[in-house]
Amino acid sequence: MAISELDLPTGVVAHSLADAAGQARLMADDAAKVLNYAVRTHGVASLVVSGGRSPVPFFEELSRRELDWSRVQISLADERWVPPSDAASNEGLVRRHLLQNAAAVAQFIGLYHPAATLEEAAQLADRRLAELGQPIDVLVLGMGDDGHTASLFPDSARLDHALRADCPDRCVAMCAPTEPRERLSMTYPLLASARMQCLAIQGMTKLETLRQALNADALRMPIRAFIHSPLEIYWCP
Ligand SMILES: O=C(O)[C@H](O)[C@@H](O)[C@H](O)[C@H](O)COP(=O)(O)O
Repeated sequence: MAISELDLPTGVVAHSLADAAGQARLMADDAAKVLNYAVRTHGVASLVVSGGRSPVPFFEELSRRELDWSRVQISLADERWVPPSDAASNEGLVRRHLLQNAAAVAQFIGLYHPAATLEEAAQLADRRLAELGQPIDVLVLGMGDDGHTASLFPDSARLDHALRADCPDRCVAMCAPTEPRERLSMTYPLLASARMQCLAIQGMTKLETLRQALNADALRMPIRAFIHSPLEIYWCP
């Protein structure tokens, strides 16, 4: 199956790349263009990225693009509720691979906050996100094989709240089915307001997950909530 065979909604654009390096290069080019335009027209730009394993080549490529990074705010679509020094931390991943080279001077707005409870940490993150330029200029989502995106997992408690178009929260506490279970996730209104919305996926398994998501309910496959214009999907084998 090829991504071009999927019956995607109008306004959803699919890019098929030869490999992860090609996917990273094209995404970095496209994201840098939008960030540069935002800086030149609004004086600031906001970039929200996802964690996991596959974004690293993209982070490395984007970190080398020349633009006024001192005007760019970078945040996370979701975070594991672990300190940045923890190997599972998305903040640690971004600090190692994206906040380097030209992008080293970008402003980072993390979701992780030490707190007595996950709920309290989510409230602190929600408050901190008031500083993030909105609408987000560039959003990059990933997707799990189960159709989760950010830390919006199928059938999870409060998923319906987080996916509400009028959800009053920017960030909520979520529980993942795999360790680290305690998560913080941006909610649908904040994520879906982005001017440029990207989904980066790799491999045939995720292509099949995407195909299934087209006919699924968002509560069963949360990525479905984001498959609408103006989504740009970047896929490689
Ligand atoms: O914190 C996380 O793990 C991510 O935000 C998560 O939503 C990720 O994007 C998907 O799980 C895909 O991860 P991979 O790209 O590593 O497959």
